[in-house]
Amino acid sequence: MKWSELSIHTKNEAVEAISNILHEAGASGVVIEDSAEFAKPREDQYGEIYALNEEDFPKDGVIVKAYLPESSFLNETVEEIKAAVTNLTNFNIDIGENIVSIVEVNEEDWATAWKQYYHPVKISERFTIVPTWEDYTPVSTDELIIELDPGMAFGTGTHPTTVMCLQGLEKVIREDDTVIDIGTGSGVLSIGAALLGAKSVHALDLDEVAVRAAQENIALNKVEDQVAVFHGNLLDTVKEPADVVVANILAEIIMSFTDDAYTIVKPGGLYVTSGIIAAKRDDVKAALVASGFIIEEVLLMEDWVAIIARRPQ
Ligand SMILES: C[S@@+](CC[C@H](N)C(=O)[O-])C[C@H]1O[C@@H](n2cnc3c(N)ncnc32)[C@H](O)[C@@H]1O
Repeated sequence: MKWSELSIHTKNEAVEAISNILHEAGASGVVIEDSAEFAKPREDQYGEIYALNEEDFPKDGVIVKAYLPESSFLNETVEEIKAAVTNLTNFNIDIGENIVSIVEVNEEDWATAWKQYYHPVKISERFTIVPTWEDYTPVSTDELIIELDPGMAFGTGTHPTTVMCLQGLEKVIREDDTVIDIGTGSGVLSIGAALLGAKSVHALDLDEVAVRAAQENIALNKVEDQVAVFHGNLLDTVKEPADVVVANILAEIIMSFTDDAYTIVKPGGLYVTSGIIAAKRDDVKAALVASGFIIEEVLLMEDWVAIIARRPQ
């Protein structure tokens, strides 16, 4: 199927109103490319982290893109959209120069083009992350495969903090351990823990979309007998302490609940934590120690840190 990509170069103030106009005109998806996004410092942002390409962003203002199927009355629809956008000035919305352009794109090009960048990637001694659409044959019998659909939530599982948590789990999990995964996202760490032999994993996330994505990925990896996913804030859904607790969230969040984290790690058990920007390493270490943990190991990858801490017996 052919689609038309309609781009409107405008001002920030007009983005919401223009997006509404495009949705009402039948657009299937709206993409916002904001010049401010490229200029923004990214070191403290966490969640989905990826390289940005300068060419994808306007030098100034915002480009709002919409996709319209070729079968629609394209010319009429575009004229209606232009009129509605111009009309926004009557509501004192600054639409800037309001340049509109249209190009034809193949569905394949915009719906799946990103998939070409994701391939199986070996991220630790034993783990390989494999996108669901790729065929992959394990190289050794020891290799553990995590199948993920990066389209569903939180990227490819290859962010440095995720990689370090998986490496940490690989070091600390023993057969039949119980595990808690705080901020499970796509479920990648819970799947990893289950593949390493954990008896049961309590995965949780504040975000309902993440909970659904984690459930889908957990089923895809056939570990639903070991992993249960809960919707909740930090430890609200946790009733029992575990042998291993993993939390890949921001440093500030980790520091906000080190006392509670201590209570849900069994004596002698381990806390693997990341999402910590290198500059905050000492603050997080100090907070963990103040709550009673002993720091066993600090891992560093790019600008990120993971800490493995033990609750004494
Ligand atoms: C960046 S992701 C990490 C995902 C995955 N564990 C990984 O290692 O790739 C952090 C996750 O923590 C979740 N999160 C943030 N604050 C939370 C909170 N207060 N309680 C539970 N989950 C939270 C976010 O929704 C997000 O899914």
